[in-house]
This record gives sequence, C-alpha cells and structure tokens, in this order.
Amino acid sequence: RISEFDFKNTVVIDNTFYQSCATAVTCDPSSKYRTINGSCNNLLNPLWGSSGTPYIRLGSAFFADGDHQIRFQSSGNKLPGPRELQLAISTISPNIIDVPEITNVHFTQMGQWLAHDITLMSPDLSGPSDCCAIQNSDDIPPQCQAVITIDPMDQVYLMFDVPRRSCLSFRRAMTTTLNFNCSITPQIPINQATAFVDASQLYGHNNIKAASLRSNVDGKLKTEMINGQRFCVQQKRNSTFCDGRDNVCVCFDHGDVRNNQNLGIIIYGELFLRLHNHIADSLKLINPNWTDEILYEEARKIVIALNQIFVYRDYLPLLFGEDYSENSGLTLSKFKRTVYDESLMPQVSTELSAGSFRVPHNIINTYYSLVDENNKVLNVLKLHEFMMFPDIIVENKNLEYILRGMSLNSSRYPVASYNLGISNFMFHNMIKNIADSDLLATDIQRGRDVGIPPYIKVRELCGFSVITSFDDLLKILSPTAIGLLKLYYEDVASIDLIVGSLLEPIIPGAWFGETTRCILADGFYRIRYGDRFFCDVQDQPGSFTDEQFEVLWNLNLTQIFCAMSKIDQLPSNFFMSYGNSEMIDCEELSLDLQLWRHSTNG
Ligand code: HEM
Ligand SMILES: [Ca+2]
Repeated sequence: RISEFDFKNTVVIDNTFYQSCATAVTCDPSSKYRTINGSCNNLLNPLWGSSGTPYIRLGSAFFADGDHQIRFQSSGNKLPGPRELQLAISTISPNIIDVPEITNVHFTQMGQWLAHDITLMSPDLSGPSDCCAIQNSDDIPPQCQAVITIDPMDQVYLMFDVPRRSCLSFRRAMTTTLNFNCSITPQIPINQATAFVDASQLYGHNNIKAASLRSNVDGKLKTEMINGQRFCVQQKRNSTFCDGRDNVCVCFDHGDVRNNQNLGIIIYGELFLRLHNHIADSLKLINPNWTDEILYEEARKIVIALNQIFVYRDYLPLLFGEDYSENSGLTLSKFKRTVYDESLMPQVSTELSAGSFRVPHNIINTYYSLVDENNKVLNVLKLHEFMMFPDIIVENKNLEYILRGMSLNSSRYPVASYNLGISNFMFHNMIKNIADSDLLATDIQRGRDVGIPPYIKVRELCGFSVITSFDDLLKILSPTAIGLLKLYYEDVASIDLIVGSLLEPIIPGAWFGETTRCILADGFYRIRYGDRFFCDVQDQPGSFTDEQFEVLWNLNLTQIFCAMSKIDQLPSNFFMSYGNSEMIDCEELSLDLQLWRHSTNG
C-alpha cells in the first residue's frame, strides 16, 4: 500500500451483478458526453459507477446469518440500541448549542450537496406504510425488521411534547436480492445515484428522471415563475417526499428525491439549475445553430466540471486538511492533470455511505438565519422544523436572506454528538410515523442494516494497529469515550463504525478523526481517477482544451451564487464565516464562452 487509504488492490469486486443480472449496454467510445446514468464511463466495464449498481465493500460484510440479518455482539447478545447510544453520546459531548467554527454553513451544505451527487441508498418503501405499527405481527417483512426501539423512560422524549411511542421508524435499504431480482449473498444495497461527481443530483441519476426535467428547448431545464422569480418546476402532489405536512404548497421536482429536504439544499438545487440555464443561453448566443441536445449537453458538461472543481479544489482540501488532501492526490491543481485509471472501480463503498461520510452530520447547525442587506436578522428557523418545506424559499427575498445567513453563520464544531434538533426532532412537522426522528440513531442502524464492518475492523482495513481490547483503545480515544463504549458494548469488536469514528479525536486541520479520513480519501480518490470524463482528464473525446479549462478554473462559488440570485454580497472566501472572510459586492457572471464557439458542429 502506498498510503493508508490505498484499498485499490485489496478490495474484491463481486462480479455477480455485472455478469448475471445486468443488461448489457453498448457504448459509443467517441461520445463527448457522459451518459446520464453513468454507464459507458469505463469502456471495459460499462456499468462501473453507473446508477442502479451495487455498492462495493472495502471489508467483508457483517451479518448474523452471513446474509442479511443484523449482526450481534460477540456473545450472541443484541447490539446496544441506537437510540440509547445516541443519548449517551450526547451526554458526554456538548450538544445544546452550536459551538462556532471558522467555516460557515455553506461548508456543511456543500457536503450534503456532494453526498447527494454520489450516493443514494434508498430505503425500501414498499409494503406497510408504518413499520412500527406492525411489529407485533408474526410475519414482519424484511424492510421493517430493523425499527429502532425507544425506551419508555427516554430522557428526551419524556421531556418534550411529542407523541409517546416505543419505536422509531426505520426501513432497511433496498438490496439486489430483495428489490432488484438479483440474488447475491451476503446481500448488498444498490446505489441509485451515479457514483461520479457529475451533478446527477441536479440532472437526475437516470434517463427517465433526466428527460422529465428537460424543457427540450434551447438546452434548458424546465422552470416555472413563482412570485416573479424563476424556480424549477414542481412535483405532482402525493409524492412521498412533500406531502408529509399538510400546509406545504410548494414541492420542487429536482434530479434527486432529497432536494426538498432542508432550506439549504433547496437553494443549492435552484441556483445550480439557474446556472445550467444561464450557460445554455450564453452558448446559444455564441452558437445559434446548436440544437437543444447540443446546448443541453455542453451546458451540462460545464456545470459538471464546475462542480468537480468546487469539490476537489475548494471543498475537499478544507475537509481533509490541505496537506493530506494534496499528499493523497485529492487536491485539484491547475498544473497537474488527472490521469484516468481504467482499472479503478469508481463506486462508492458501503463503509463510506452507511458510515464515514455521515460523520459530518455532526457539523449540521440547528438554525437557519434570515439576514437582510443591512445584516439585520429577520428570522431564525430551526432546520428540523422546516424540513421538506420549500414554501419559505419562494416568498419575498427569503432565498437571498437565507443565503446570506448561511454565509455569515458559522458551521458547528464537530463534537461527537449531532445537534439536539436532528437528534430528536428530525422531520418534526412531517406525518406522524416519520416525524421526530433521530439522525444519529438512524446512521448507527444504517451501518448495521447494510452490514458494514465494526469500527476496529475498519481501522484494520486502513492499516492501523490491531485492537483486541478496550485497553488498546487508550492509544486512540479519550478515557471518557472508552468508558462510554464499555458501558454499552460487551466487547471492543462490536463497536459500530460511526460510533467509534465520532468519538475519535479531530485531526488538526481536518473535520474528523483518522478512520473517517481514511475511508473518505479512498472514495474521493476512486470517483476522481476512475472517472474517464473527469474535468481535467486529457485526450478523451470530450476533454476541455487547456484554455477552456482555464476559463472554468477562474470561477468560484461566490461569483456563481452571486450571479444566480439577487443577493448583493457574499464572502470572498465562500466557505468562511463572518469575521473570517470579507463580504464582497456581487457582480454579473463574467463567463466568456468564446472558446466554445463551434467547438461542436450543430
Ligand atoms: C444539512 C443537513 C442534513 C440533514 C438534515 C441530513 C439528513 C440525512 C438523512 C435523513 C439521511 C438518511 C438517513 C438514513 O435513512 O439512512 C442522510 C443520509 C446521508 N447524509 Fe445527510 N444530512 C444533512 C447533511 C449532510 C452532510 C453535511 C453530509 C456530508 C458531508 C451528509 C452525508 C450523508 C450521507 C453520505 C448519507 C447517506 C446517503 C445515502 O447513501 O443514501 N449529510 N442525511
Ligand atoms: Ca453522481
């Protein structure tokens, strides 16, 4: 191994799905554009990284029956309850207030925007609508077999006015065996997103969705005027994701089902949509003879490249720490091009999606502030009370006021616990069996649901020293953290990945501990070097010229979000909070697309 995250040669790719269950695709090797679903990126293995394919496992699966049943502790006893673990973690780490950081809420929001691009482990929504309601029946369907128990004496729920219940809804992730007609043991979930950073959360992860979002005129995505502003179109009512609360009138139809989830992610979806249409307009001015198809694909290609630049040049170095990011080949540089590696599997791992990339849930803020042009705080909204509630965004200048608040407000310091709101009242105003959920308990359960290896196994995979007892942990974790683990787990081998990871000390300059860093570095390496269409890869049919790449390189999120909204100022350093970056006046987007003139024949 060249570094701790170098799993390239150790991970075993199970080919069952590709050989026995997938329909063959034929690729056009000369195509300049990536497909919508990610197929044909890798010409030798055309389905690698595409939506609807299984996650990879970096380590072996952990199930009690070797197939799908949730694992037990070494003694055979049940694992500690996820809800109890969450409550315990919040007692040893402050979770009442948001401890400020130098980064702002955009740093958090970019993380979620990126997560929605690369991974979608859909829960199985078929069968009973309320899994908790059927727990006494003799025949509980698989998707309902992992609901989370709530203790009748639950200290938080007892204190607050929420309906009394003994169970939190949890639906198991869809697997190839149970949901996709492809029997694989141990069971493996399907990634419904394309694994590449290809803005699929904006365009749709599959052809049907993507086609439904296109206007089919001049390369643009569909929009709708609401209160004099341009937004994306709305979904039909009765969709699971918006009808949760009866006072919701607005529900956007985006590329990813999660794009209405909170006020921040909605704004990102809207602004990137406007960016696509702005670029399509600009391209049309330069190339009036280009068809709708060419305009769409060329605009899409630029939006994808910009997303990759913002992720690899701006976000990841901040997340990992600059040195580590650079030394691991993650940082994007203007001078050193990415060399495509067709042997590298560009797929997200279960360890990342059901574990490590959820660790940044601990920096989610409790509040969104609405801040006006004079820096006056007009309103403060609790994130968990305004989930799946886009109505707020379309009123007055709320989009701009929230954007400003996100820029000025600090993100939360990464303590082990998540904020109190999403730990107890997530989806507060949704229908009864979804409302008042617990994100950390859900994350713990999700890791077990898809059988990711426990904490110490993942550490071993990363090449860290082998742990055989709680005492061995003294080299890594604080005595308080170990005390907590001992109280809940019978043995060190049973500790869940996310629990151990959240308790690890934060690496200076990064936002998490070493185990999270290792798993995330693997993931972001794969989906960059394994992406034939990565924005700075050369000598592929669709590669940008050096000059074109330079035009894109000169853009940043501040310029784009400035130009795509009516906001008057944003921080010069987009991810830095008030006092850590000056606010600069917004300008029109200076995006000169002359270099795109006739580069494609219309
Ligand atoms: C901004 C507020 C956020 C909220 C309210 C939120 C909420 C959620 C929820 C409800 C889930 C599904 C849990 C499950 O059923 O298993 C989820 C999944 C996830 N979240 Fe977040 N999240 C937020 C931000 C973030 C951030 C900042 C990151 C990373 C930097 C992130 C990474 C993930 C990942 C990787 C998953 C798994 C996605 C999948 O594979 O389906 N989230 N989040
Ligand atoms: Ca994607």
